[in-house]
Amino acid sequence: MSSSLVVSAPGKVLLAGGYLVLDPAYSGAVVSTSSRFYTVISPGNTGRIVVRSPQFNDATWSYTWSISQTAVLPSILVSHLESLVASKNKFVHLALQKTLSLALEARGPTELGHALGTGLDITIAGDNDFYSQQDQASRDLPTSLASLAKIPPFHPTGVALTDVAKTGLGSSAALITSLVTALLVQTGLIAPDQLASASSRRFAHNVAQFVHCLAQGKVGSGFDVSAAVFGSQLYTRFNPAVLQPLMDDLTDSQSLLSVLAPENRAWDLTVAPFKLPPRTRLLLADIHAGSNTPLLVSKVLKWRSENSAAAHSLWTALDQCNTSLGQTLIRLSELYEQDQHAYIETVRWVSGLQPVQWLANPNMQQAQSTCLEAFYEAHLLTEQIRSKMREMGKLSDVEIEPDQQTRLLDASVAMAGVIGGGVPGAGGFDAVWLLVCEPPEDTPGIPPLARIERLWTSFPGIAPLLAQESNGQGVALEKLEAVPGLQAAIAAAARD
Ligand SMILES: Nc1ncnc2c1ncn2[C@@H]1O[C@H](COP(=O)(O)OP(=O)(O)OP(=O)(O)O)[C@@H](O)[C@H]1O
Ligand SMILES: C[C@@](O)(CCOP(=O)(O)O)CC(=O)O
Repeated sequence: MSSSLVVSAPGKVLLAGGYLVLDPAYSGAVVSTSSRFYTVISPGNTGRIVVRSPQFNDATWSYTWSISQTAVLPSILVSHLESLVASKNKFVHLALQKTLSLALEARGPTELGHALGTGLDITIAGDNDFYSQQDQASRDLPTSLASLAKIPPFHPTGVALTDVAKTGLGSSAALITSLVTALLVQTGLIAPDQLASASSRRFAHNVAQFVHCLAQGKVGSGFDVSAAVFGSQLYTRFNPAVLQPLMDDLTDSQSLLSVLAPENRAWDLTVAPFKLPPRTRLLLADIHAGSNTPLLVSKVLKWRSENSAAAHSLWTALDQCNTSLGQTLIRLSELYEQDQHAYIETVRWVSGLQPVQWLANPNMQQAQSTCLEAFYEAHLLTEQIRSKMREMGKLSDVEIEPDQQTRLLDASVAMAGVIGGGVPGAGGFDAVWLLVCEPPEDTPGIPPLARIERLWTSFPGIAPLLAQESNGQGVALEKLEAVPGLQAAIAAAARD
């Protein structure tokens, strides 16, 4: 058994609700992914906090800390030790500074001193899917799910963090959530066996959300941190006023605990249950590019403020489709619970036909046709959402669904067994999503997943990602030995 503490947090795909989720009047349907970020904390002996990110070149950051007791309240200063190679990492530095300040406030200098001991060695590792693997995969393997699975876990990208091609799964939110939560456990603010409790999760959420907003320099919608903490959900944002005093506090004079404590009801986000229906699979297509989300958001919001009437009616219509899609997907899970046989037979039927043919079976029994209608409804809604997102892109002069993605999605959603798809979140050049039926193995014909993989080989620069919906419920404590490749990644980091 190792003495390392390991905390993981998932990435996200915002299926519906991009842009609208910035406004608390609307909500978004977000799926958390099986691709996760892992933070591993081990005791160190250098008197420093050393953070390593072994997938990147020159990615070791060293910090010292000093606790001052001269002021009315004790304070801690975490300082980055300049190095010739590594640039600063604002996200990591703020996670350390703010979480340790909170621990000092809540537990006092003696307890914090024990938790930091003679230093900490921290390793950060993200699943390969957070970064485009096309350069790796194309070396000697075709870009297929099987070839991706052969790339070792936490594979070095061969580049610096600033130069990597991201896929849009929310690396910074997953990283901050796993790092902040690991530090909360290390400092005794969350008991390891309590991490699954509602109160601990709210605490982890509030701290991670604060650090992420501070690192980004603004209070965003926060759906990505919420998904990293709570898992798949229907998300309605919190009022940014809760964080404003801390965001504006340049002298660190505010109490962190009073704002970030789980009891603070000013955190008014809504996290409603949501998951993908049984026997369906989320499939992502890496475009090998990545979006500049802040630029897309600023242009869309400018259009919204200058065209408020048109924007209001488009957003109202989009919201109706987004909400209905969330409800229809939830209803499919309910239909499965009510009659598994009818549901699975419907999945078999749908898997062999293009969506336009799904309803063409007059002899279907009632339970099956109810399932079928729900699948078809989900298909129509995803297409309506795409069309409205394209319209918003045209009106605001933003490439929300660029032509290249339109061609890929049109071809993909016309295939047998594909329920629907779209550009996630802000759209642009992040990995696009599809929802594909997974019939039982004895179903005749080519499974929808294999069909899509074959289709995508005719689209240059497009490759699948391994990510599926996460089985776990958001942020989680892990056993080092149980995460394939993680021990090797730490050993590699220590050798550098
Ligand atoms: N593996 C990592 N190790 C250390 N720091 C990381 C790592 N991944 C991300 N970061 C931090 O997060 C910052 C990237 O944040 P940014 O907001 O650009 O990503 P993002 O928008 O969440 O990415 P994505 O495209 O995955 O959604 C980096 O500058 C770095 O500070
Ligand atoms: C456009 C926006 O609503 C979604 C951005 O989502 P993504 O990071 O592109 O998945 C912005 C936000 O919610 O922070």
